[in-house]
Amino acid sequence: MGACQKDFESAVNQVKLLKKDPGNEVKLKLYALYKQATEGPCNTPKPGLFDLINKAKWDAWNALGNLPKETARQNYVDLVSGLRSSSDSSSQVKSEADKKRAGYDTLVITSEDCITKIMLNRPAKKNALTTQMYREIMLALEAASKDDSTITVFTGNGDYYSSGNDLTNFTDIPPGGIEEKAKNSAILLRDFVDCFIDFPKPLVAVVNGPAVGIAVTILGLFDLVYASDRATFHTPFSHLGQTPEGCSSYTFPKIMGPAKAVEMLIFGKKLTAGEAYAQGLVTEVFPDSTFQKEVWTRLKAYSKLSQNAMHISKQIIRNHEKEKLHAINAEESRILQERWLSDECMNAVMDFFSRKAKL
Ligand SMILES: CCCCC/C=C/C(=O)SCCNC(=O)CCNC(=O)[C@H](O)C(C)(C)COP(=O)(O)OP(=O)(O)OC[C@H]1O[C@@H](n2cnc3c(N)ncnc32)[C@H](O)[C@@H]1OP(=O)(O)O
Repeated sequence: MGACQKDFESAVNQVKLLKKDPGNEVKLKLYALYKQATEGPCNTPKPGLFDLINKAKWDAWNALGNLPKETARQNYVDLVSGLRSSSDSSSQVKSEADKKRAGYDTLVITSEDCITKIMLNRPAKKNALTTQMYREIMLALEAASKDDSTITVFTGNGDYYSSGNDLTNFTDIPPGGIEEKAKNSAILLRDFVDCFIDFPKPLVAVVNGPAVGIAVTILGLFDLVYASDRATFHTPFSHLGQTPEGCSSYTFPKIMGPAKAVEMLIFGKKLTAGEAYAQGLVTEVFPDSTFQKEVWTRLKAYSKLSQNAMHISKQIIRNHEKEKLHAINAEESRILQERWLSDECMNAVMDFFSRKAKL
């Protein structure tokens, strides 16, 4: 039997009470079904190419074609019911996670054996970094700098380490328009990278899989980079109409020499883990089959070394460059703010989403 109007209205109200954001894809489905159920087939004009959000909504609604209102209503009710049960079970999982570290939606943070582990936790999106995630990472670094761990480790959940900046960050345009968006993003980027420059304890990247964009550049500010032989390192900035960040315009030429840095940062050459090791970006590469075991055994041994000696040594090694790194970070962020407003950059982001739409 089809869903009655009462069931439908109740489902509409339940959506507002969901504990967990169901994600953009589901929200688009809900939007489309709601419009179909209440107004029938889409017959409004298609929004312009640059009006990304309204265009995505229109596409989702239009894709429902002539689906009858009653079926749309029923599908909406079924979708909400599925969301409610998964949200109930995920809150049980969450209470487990709460035992670890509460307050983070996009990261899993654990402290064990004097090691604080910050795990990027959006595996379905290849751990792409949303605005919320940048902010949570900054909070996590602040907390880790003060906790009683000796070493802080970054890693990714799933098959990727991280696919870099989440390109949907560019589609959420505030009332002040794209200029305001670019300005806010540049401030966020600068603050984010500053946290890595200033981080006082040994910082280790456990690169479990491919890394892209800012997830690669920032590695130049880490103290150890351990990589699985499945990992790759890719900075496709010119493909995206963008320019280097994370202080890589300085750290990469210093680490690997200008010629190799140019291949990566200007021409977007993707490195294997072995190549990244040969060029000094990676400390050591491990076979994927034994990666976790070998790396964590090593880190546990390191974490027992004298805490103060390690922290003071890091200061001696890093402090004399801090001022320079902050200035470079400010300059890279300023240049990117301009780049984000360029047609080249906007077209590249739209290309990414239109490629997706064809899949
Ligand atoms: C505010 C500070 C800004 C700092 C500036 C930072 C700059 C950068 O980091 S530049 C680099 C940006 N990253 C990219 O350009 C990568 C884009 N993604 C890809 O090219 C591919 O997704 C891939 C190569 C990383 C993986 O390809 P594949 O194995 O084919 O998997 P899918 O493409 O199907 O990905 C699964 C799922 O995840 C979504 N996704 C992955 N990466 C991103 C991303 N960076 N931004 C947004 N979404 C991403 C992808 O769209 C898929 O989503 P669904 O289709 O909804 O499943």
